[in-house]
Amino acid sequence: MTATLIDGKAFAAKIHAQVTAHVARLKADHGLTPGLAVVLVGEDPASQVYVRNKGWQTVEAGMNSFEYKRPADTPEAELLALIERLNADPAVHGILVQLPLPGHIDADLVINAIDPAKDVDGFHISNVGLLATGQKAMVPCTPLGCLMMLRDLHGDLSGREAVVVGRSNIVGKPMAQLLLRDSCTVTLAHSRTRDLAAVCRRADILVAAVGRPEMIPGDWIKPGATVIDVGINRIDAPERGAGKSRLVGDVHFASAAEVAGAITPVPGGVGPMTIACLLANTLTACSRANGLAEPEGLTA
Ligand SMILES: NC(=O)C1=CN([C@@H]2O[C@H](COP(=O)(O)OP(=O)(O)OC[C@H]3O[C@@H](n4cnc5c(N)ncnc54)[C@H](OP(=O)(O)O)[C@@H]3O)[C@@H](O)[C@H]2O)C=CC1
Ligand SMILES: Nc1nc(=O)c2c([nH]1)NC[C@@H]1CN(c3ccc(C(=O)N[C@@H](CCC(=O)O)C(=O)O)cc3)C=[N+]21
Repeated sequence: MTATLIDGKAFAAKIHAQVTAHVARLKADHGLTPGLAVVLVGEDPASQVYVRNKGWQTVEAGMNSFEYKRPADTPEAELLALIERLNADPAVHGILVQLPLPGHIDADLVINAIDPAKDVDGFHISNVGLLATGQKAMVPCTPLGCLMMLRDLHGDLSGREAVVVGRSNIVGKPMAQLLLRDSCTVTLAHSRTRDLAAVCRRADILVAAVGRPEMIPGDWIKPGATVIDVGINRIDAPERGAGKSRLVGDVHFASAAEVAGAITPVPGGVGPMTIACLLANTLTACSRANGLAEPEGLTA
């Protein structure tokens, strides 16, 4: 391997420490405790893991964590009523509704019912619009974490060729917006992109957010490029024993690490940064809600 490993886990631990220190100051100086409400509808096992991780890390940072687990057949109206209650609750500064939601629930309706000031995921149309027009917004956690790692590695990103593979509302599109705001030349690729290999080979910065295990091989990568692998894919790992599985990204790590200049691993890359940014966004929301200075270096 020749690429530098971008240690998302260590970076996330640094952010976690900054958030923890700021939360302690909020408590001491203003008697405030930031609160994050996480809403999980259904039994999706992967989501349950994220919710658990978020929960204990929130508490460890000194914040309040409120969890709302509802059965998969919860009516949409009941979920909307819960959101209304959380919007009105002054102890709740951040609201995250775990996606995907069961099919009978209109996810857009639910997300847009969240008070934009409490929308720590940055998925509300109002935050999406603010980001797209270069105004102060709540920035989605996963792209924010990716941007922080890129800025830390490179400093100024202006003029770089950035290719984002995947155009979802939660990762690809906001990632492209952030890179554009930092003056990269941005290409947003997707399943209809022609000759994806050639498009990827142009990238100084390649962000993969597709959801297809190890889809991007080393020979799609420009020598020396920075590769950010957002994908979280669980695949069978019979070599670890019967019925075992392991996590891989959207990039074929071994071959990519021979070509890239720097690369994030899976696990231990973007995932931990996502949770760290969620805590940072909750702290930012609490500070803004109380007219206090925002934490420095933790917003985009
Ligand atoms: N680390 C983290 O914190 C997070 C990780 N993830 C992971 O990131 C991955 C992507 O998630 P998400 O954005 O929600 O996924 P979506 O399924 O919403 O979007 C996937 C995107 O990939 C594109 N795509 C699919 N197949 C191909 C292909 N063969 N070639 C090119 N593009 C393709 C789709 O294109 P089209 O639009 O044309 O269909 C779509 O835009 C998943 O593995 C997910 O688990 C997600 C969120 C956070
Ligand atoms: N409203 C909403 N917001 C989200 O941000 C959101 C969501 N819904 N639905 C699902 C995706 C996925 N996601 C991850 C968060 C952390 C890890 C993470 O911590 N990963 C670790 C450990 C993974 C493990 O070992 O299981 C790692 O990559 O090292 C992964 C994935 C957030 N998402």
